[in-house]
Amino acid sequence: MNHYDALLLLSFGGPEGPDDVLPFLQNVTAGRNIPAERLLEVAEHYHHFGGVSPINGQNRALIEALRESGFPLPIYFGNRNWHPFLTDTISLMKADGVERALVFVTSAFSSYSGCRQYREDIAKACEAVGPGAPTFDKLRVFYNHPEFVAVMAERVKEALAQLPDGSRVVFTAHSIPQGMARNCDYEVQLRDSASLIASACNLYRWDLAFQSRSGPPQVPWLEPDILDYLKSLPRSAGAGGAVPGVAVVPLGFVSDHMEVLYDLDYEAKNLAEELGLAFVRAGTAGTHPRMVRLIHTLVEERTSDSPIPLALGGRGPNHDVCPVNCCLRGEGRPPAPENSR
Ligand SMILES: CC1=C(CCC(=O)O)c2cc3nc(cc4[nH]c(cc5[nH]c(cc1n2)c(C)c5CCC(=O)O)c(CCC(=O)O)c4C)C(CCC(=O)O)=C3C
Ligand SMILES: [Fe+2]
Repeated sequence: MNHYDALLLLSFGGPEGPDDVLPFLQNVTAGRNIPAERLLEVAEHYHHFGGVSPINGQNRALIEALRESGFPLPIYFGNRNWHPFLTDTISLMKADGVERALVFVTSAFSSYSGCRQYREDIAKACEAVGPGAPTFDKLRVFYNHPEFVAVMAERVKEALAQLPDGSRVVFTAHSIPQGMARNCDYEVQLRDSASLIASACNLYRWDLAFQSRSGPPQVPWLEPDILDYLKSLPRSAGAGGAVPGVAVVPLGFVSDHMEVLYDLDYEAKNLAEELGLAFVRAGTAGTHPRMVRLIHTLVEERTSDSPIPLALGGRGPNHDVCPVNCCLRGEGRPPAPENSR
C-alpha cells in the first residue's frame, strides 16, 4: 500500500490585479528569449481584463470542489509564477509535517512547459526549503483518460448545439517551439486526445490548430495558428461548400486562462465575425464533476495495491515516473542565416 500524506495542486499561476501583471510576466519570461514588444503586448491582454487572470480562481474552485467531494487527503496549492508560490507552499507542507505527497499538475499533455519544468520547479523549491521538505510524486498526464475525454466531449456537443449544421470543430492548444515539440509527445497526445473526443461525439472530421505563439519570429513554433486556420476555411460555395461556423475547443487548457479569454474569446471571435463565420468557444474542463472524479481515480490508481490504470485509445496510460530524458526543453534556436557558417 502506497501511503501519501497530501496532494499538491501545482499550476502556472496568473496575476490577480493590475500591479501583479508586470512582475508576473517577468517571472514567466526570466531566462527566456521573449522579445520586449511581445511582453508589452501580452501585458495589454491582461490589462484588458483589469489585470486579473481567471487561472488562480479556477484552481481554488477545483480544490474546493475536491474537498466537498470527500477527497481523502489534505490539498495544498502552489504555482510556478505567482502567489501562492511553490516554495512557500512547500515550506507550509513541511511545517505541517507532510512527508510524502502526490502532485496534480494542471496540464493534460506532456511538454517541457507542462511536465519537466514543473518537476524542475519542485526540485528547486525543495532545495530552497532545505532538509525536511516532503518528497513528491507527480501523477501521470491524463489526455486519454476516459473522464477527461468525456468532459471534453460534453463541451464539444454543447458548442455544436449552438451552431448551424456543417460547422467545423477545431481543437486548440498552446503552441510551443518546434525544437521543444521534437523532445516530447505533445503533438501526438493532442491528436490522440482530439480523435478520442471526436469519436465520442460521432464526428467524422475535426482539425487541430495552435494558439498564443510567442518567441522571436524566426524560431518555428507549431502551426497552423488558430487565426490562419479560420482564414483558411472555405467561404464560398465551392467544391465542399462554405463552412457556416466553427466550434473552437481549447483542449490544451484545463480551465479558463488568459489565453482562452483573450486569444480565443476576443481575437479569434472578432476575426470569425469579420469572416462571417458563426463562432462558439467550447468550455474548458474546469470544475466539472468528472474532473473531480478524474483526480480521485488518478490518486486511487497510485495508492492501490492492484491498480487498474484507465486509458482510452491505443497509446495506453502514460508513465507514472518520467524517464530521464522526458520532455527536455530543446534548443528552439533560429536557423543559421544563409550567409553565415
Ligand atoms: C505548453 C504551454 C502551456 C500549457 C501547459 C502548462 O500549463 O504549462 C502553457 C500554459 C500557460 N501559459 C501561460 C502564460 C504565458 N506563457 C508564456 C510563454 C510561453 N508559454 C509556453 C508554453 C505553454 N504555456 C512557451 C513555450 C512559452 C515561451 C516561453 C517559455 O519557453 O517558457 C507567457 C510569456 C508571454 C508570451 O509570450 O505569451 C505567458 C504570459 C499561462 C497563464 C495564463 C493566465 O494567466 O491565465 C498558462 C496556463
Ligand atoms: Fe504559456
